[in-house]
This record gives sequence, C-alpha cells and structure tokens, in this order.
Amino acid sequence: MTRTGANRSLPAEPPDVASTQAFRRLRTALSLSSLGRWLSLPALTAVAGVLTRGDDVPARLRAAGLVLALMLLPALLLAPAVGAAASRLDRRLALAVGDGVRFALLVSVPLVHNLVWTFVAALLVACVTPLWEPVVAGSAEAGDERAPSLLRAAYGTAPVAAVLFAVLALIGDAAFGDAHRADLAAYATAVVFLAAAALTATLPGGPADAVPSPLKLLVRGRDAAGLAVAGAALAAGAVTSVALVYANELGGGDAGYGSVLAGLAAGLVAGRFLGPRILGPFSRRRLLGLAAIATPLALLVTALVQNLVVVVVGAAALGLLAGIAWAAAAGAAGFGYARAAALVAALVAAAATPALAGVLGDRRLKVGGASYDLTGVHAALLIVAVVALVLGLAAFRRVDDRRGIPLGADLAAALRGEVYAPPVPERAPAARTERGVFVAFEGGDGAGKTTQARLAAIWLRDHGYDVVTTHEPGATKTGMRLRALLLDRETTGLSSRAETLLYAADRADHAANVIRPAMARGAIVVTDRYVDSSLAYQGYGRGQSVQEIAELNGWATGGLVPDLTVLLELPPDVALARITGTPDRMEAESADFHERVNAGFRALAQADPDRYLVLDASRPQSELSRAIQDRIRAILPDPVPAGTEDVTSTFPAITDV
Ligand SMILES: Nc1ncnc2c1ncn2[C@@H]1O[C@H](COP(=O)(O)OP(=O)(O)OP(=O)(O)O)[C@@H](O)[C@H]1O
Ligand SMILES: Cc1cn([C@H]2C[C@H](O)[C@@H](COP(=O)(O)O)O2)c(=O)[nH]c1=O
Repeated sequence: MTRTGANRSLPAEPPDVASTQAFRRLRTALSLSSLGRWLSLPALTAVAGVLTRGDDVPARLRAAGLVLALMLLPALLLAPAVGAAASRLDRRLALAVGDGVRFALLVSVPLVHNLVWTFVAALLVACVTPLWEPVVAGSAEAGDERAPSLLRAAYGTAPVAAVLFAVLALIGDAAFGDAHRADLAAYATAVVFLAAAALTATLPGGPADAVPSPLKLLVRGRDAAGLAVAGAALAAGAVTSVALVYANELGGGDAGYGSVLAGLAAGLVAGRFLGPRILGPFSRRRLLGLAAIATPLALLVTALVQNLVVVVVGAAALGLLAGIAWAAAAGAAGFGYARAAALVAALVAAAATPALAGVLGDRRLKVGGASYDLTGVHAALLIVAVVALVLGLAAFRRVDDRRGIPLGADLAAALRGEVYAPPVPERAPAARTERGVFVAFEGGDGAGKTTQARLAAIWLRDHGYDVVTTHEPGATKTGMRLRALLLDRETTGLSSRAETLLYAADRADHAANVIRPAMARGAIVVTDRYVDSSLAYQGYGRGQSVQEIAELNGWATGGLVPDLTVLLELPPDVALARITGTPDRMEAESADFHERVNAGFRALAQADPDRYLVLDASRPQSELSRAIQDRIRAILPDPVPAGTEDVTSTFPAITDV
C-alpha cells in the first residue's frame, strides 16, 4: 500500500509537549476545514437549487447532481496533480492559502448569483480537499496511533455540517426570501473556511506531501472488498444526488434536504467508527459482504416510502450500513483503496441518478384498485438499488471468509462476544500397527510449540528414548518446497481449497516418510503441528468444511491420530508479538483470522478432552515443560511414577515389546 511522506513525517514526531500542542492545533484546523468542506456541499447545491427553481424537475436534478459530481471529481482525478503543485510550496502555506481561496469562493457565489459560476466554484472548492489528504489518509494507511483522532476530525464533522445547514436553511428561508434563501449557508461556510485558514497559518511549516492517485490505488489493490464498498457507496451517492429535489418534492424544503443529509452523515459516521465494534469478533469480511447487501435494501425503503420522516430514517440506516461497509473494507483492503472505490461509485451515482430520473420522468402506476405515484426520482433510486444489490450479492460471495458456517449461529456467537466454532466431526482413529508413541504440539503462531516440543524431546532423550522431532509443513524434501510455496507472501491468490490440499500433501509425505517409519521402530515422534492445524487454520480460520478437511487428512495420513496433542493457548496479539522478523503469509493474516483459528483449536480440544492437554501458554516455559512431562509420562508404554524419577533421577528407556 502506498504511503505518503506525510504518513511518516507527521505522526512520527516525538510525543513531547510542543508536538502534542502542534498536533491539537492541526486537528482543530482539520476539523474546521472539514466542517467547511461538508457544509459547502449542501450550501452550493442549495444555491444551484435556488438558481434553477423556475426550471423543470430534470433540470433541477441535473444541477444538484452536477454540484455533487464536481465536488467529488478532484479527489479522484486531480488529487496527484494538486499534491504535486503543492509540494513546491510550504505545507502550512498551501493549506492556509487553500482555505483562504475557499473563503473567497464561498463569498463570491451568492454575490455573483449565477449557475455556471456556482458549478465552477464547486469544482475549485473541491480542488483544495486533496491538500489535506496526506494528513488524514496518510495517517490511516500508516496505522498511526493518532489516525483515529484525525479521521474523526475529518469525517465526524459531516453530520454537524448537515445539521448546521438545516438550521441555516430554516433561518435563510425566513429572513431572506425565496431568491436568497441559500445565501446565509454560503456565507456561513465562508466564515468557517476563514477560521480554518487563520488557524492553519499558525501550524508548523514543512514540505507539502505527495498525494497518491486514488485510481492507481484502486487498480493496484484489486480486492472484492472494493466491489462491496462500491455497491454501498453507489446507494449513498444516489440518495445524496437527488436529496435536494426529493426533499423539496416531499415538502421539506432546504431544511428537509439538510435533515436527509444529517441522517445519512450521522449514520455513515456511526457505521464507520462504531459499526465493526458492535459485533466484536464477527468476521470483518463477512460483515462487509452483509453490509453491501443490506445498504441497497435500505435504499429500496427510502425510495418506496414517500414520507420525509421515513426518508430521513431510511437515509440514516443506509448511511450506517454504508459506514460499516467502508470501515470493514478499509480494514480488509486498506483505507486508500476503500476510499477510492467509494469515490468512484459515488461519482457514478452523482452523474447517473439525476440523469436517469430525468429520462424516466413521473408516472402513475395502477396496481389493482390502488394507484402509486412513481416519480422519476423514485424509479432512478429503485434502479440504483437493484444495481447496488447485484454488486453486493456478487461481493458477498467473494469476500465471505466463513463460507459453510451458518450465518445465524455466527451472528449469535458474535453478539455474545464469541467466535462461532462449528461442531467438531467424529474422527475414529484407524487401528495402529506401529509400536511407538506419537505426540503433537498445536496452537497459534508464536504460542511456543517449537520451544516446548524441543524441551520435551530433550527430556525424553535424556531418559534414553529414541525420539524423532519433526514439524509441519516442510519435514521432507518435497515438504520443504511445499512449505516455501505455502508461507511465501509472494504466493498471492491461492485458493483456500488449494491451500488445504497442499498442507494435506505435505502431511501425507510427512506421515509416510517420517512419522510412520519412526513409529514402526518404536520411537517417540514429537511433531510441531499436525492435522489439527489444518482443521483450525483452513477449517475454522478460512471457513472451509471441518468435516471435509478431517476426511481428506484421514485419507492422507491413513488415519494416523496422535496419542497426545498438547495445545498451547495464547491470545493472537500476544503470540504474534513474540515472533520477530517479517510475518509469513499465514502470520500476516488478519487478527480476526487468528482469533478464529484459536477458537477452532479450543473447539477441537473440547470435543476430544482425553487426547488433549490444554495449557495456558503465557505461563513460564519451565512450568509448561513440567506439565507436559507429567502428561507424556502417563502415555509411555512403560510408565513409572514421577516420584520414582525424583528419587532415582533416572527414567527407564522403552524396550522392544
Ligand atoms: N512460555 C513462554 N513465555 C514467553 N516467551 C516464550 C514462551 N515460549 C516461547 N517463547 C518465545 O516465543 C517465541 C516463539 O516461540 P516458538 O518459536 O516456540 O513458538 P511457535 O509456536 O513454534 O511459533 P511458530 O508457530 O511461529 O512456529 C520465541 O522467541 C520463544 O523464545
Ligand atoms: C500444518 C499447517 C500449518 N498451517 C500454518 C500455520 C502456520 O502459520 C504456518 C506454519 O508455520 P510454523 O512457523 O511452522 O508454525 O502454516 C496451516 O495453515 N495449516 C496446516 O495444516
């Protein structure tokens, strides 16, 4: 993922008092500038609405849609050019001048009172937005700890702006009459930009940063998460583009338009910042797919029920779901990528929905005895909802990483704060002909398996046993090649089924060439991972059928099941923090994935308690070794009581039986 210079420069400052104060000033300046940015959309749309108030509905729709499209366009197409031009300037100067120019533009719009100038001003106002991009998107991409605070400043102001606009529209209508009812909102927006410029001028200087091209991010990122967020953004963009005319048709006036935007923006912000937290451990990708399907359904309600209150509530629900989709997509595929996909879709919606509404026109439908007025706006929203629904359904199939796991049970478990683990299939071990003992160590990455497997082997060898230590994947020549393939991060796009088969192929080779021969001669085999890793990672983690993976591996190993499986349990964040070096392909999986893997191991252990020794892997290594030794001792063919060992300091070797 592209990281801009700002990602590194701004957040990396030491958290001393001076930089904390500078950061607060920057955040306040960003809040003001964002407030102006969000306020300028309804303000300029409302001016365009006033200037086209004598025209027919299609012309009014086109004007409102064009303002929205012009305000989205620069962020998508002109961002790198604006960034490059600004990089020759000082950052403080570029931002302060930018907001100063926006002040002048917003003052000029009511004074000039001309539709074409309103469009030009909308485009120029939006051209300044990319200057703030490295501060907001850059911090989010870099995972900077201050990013949530900056994101809240940038997007949390959207509902405030919409409510403020609704109030200004009410006052403007009462005080200035029909021809100038939108002027007050434009002047108020200008004042906000002036305040932002004044505050920005006090920020520390420094070189302005490059702005990554959203289109490049989109092409490079290519992930089904983009499709999901695009469907949701299409629905949100469609409502926004027709909201002014729609609210006026429903008798709400400009204040009604402000209320629809306030509902939408409040929902978006709530969904973006709170949504994923509500369902805690629920898979983010599954959540993304669900939100992508539910958002167009909210649009359907908004389009069908012709009542302003329902439209405001519908817009809020739509915003909430779209916000959840955005947050989940940003988590899955990166902030810049999700934002670029949303921008493209919103731009398409802004251009297409008003045009479609104009072409379709109003008609009266007769269903039985009842009649229903289907305006062009309703028909266009319905068509967009259907298109977005198709995108959502297609995206769900691709992003869902819990396929085969029932949705209801998965949701119910998430509401209880748990990860749903499907029931473990019965596995009857095949009759064994080998004489040795087979011990497996299992657990998440970094839990301490290798360490404990090694200590157990040393202890057993110290006592005279023939011990073979081994591991998966990669214990054989072929296995080493498979391991390289499986864990290399360059291995992209590997399907889950292929992954399962490759691990099973490694295991078949491992069982046939290492484990079984060693056991045939009576050795104790200690393996670092075995079948349960596939059940946990590919089954519970990837969401494939645990039953089918158990059957596949039963076939691959000839039904060879360990005599004892030691499960080392540790929360993934703690376990992964123990690992040094670059994470491999599996370690680099999401936190959700590792949570599901851990839940899977737990479910496997609960289903077969006699075979498992489950240990809290946060305990000291020596304590864990002792507990493991006690349990291994009990399954050795000729066990002796621990007390005997303590007295004699010796341990009998296994002899041929
Ligand atoms: N009980 C423990 N407490 C603290 N640190 C531990 C403990 N056991 C192992 N470690 C440390 O954690 C790191 C990971 O341990 P280890 O390699 O044994 O884990 P692992 O489960 O085999 O990891 P992987 O799945 O990546 O192979 C090592 O640096 C090790 O020294
Ligand atoms: C056997 C097996 C392993 N995995 C995963 C688990 C780990 O992330 C890696 C192996 O790395 P390690 O450092 O050797 O522990 O592969 C899996 O997904 N499925 C399996 O069957």
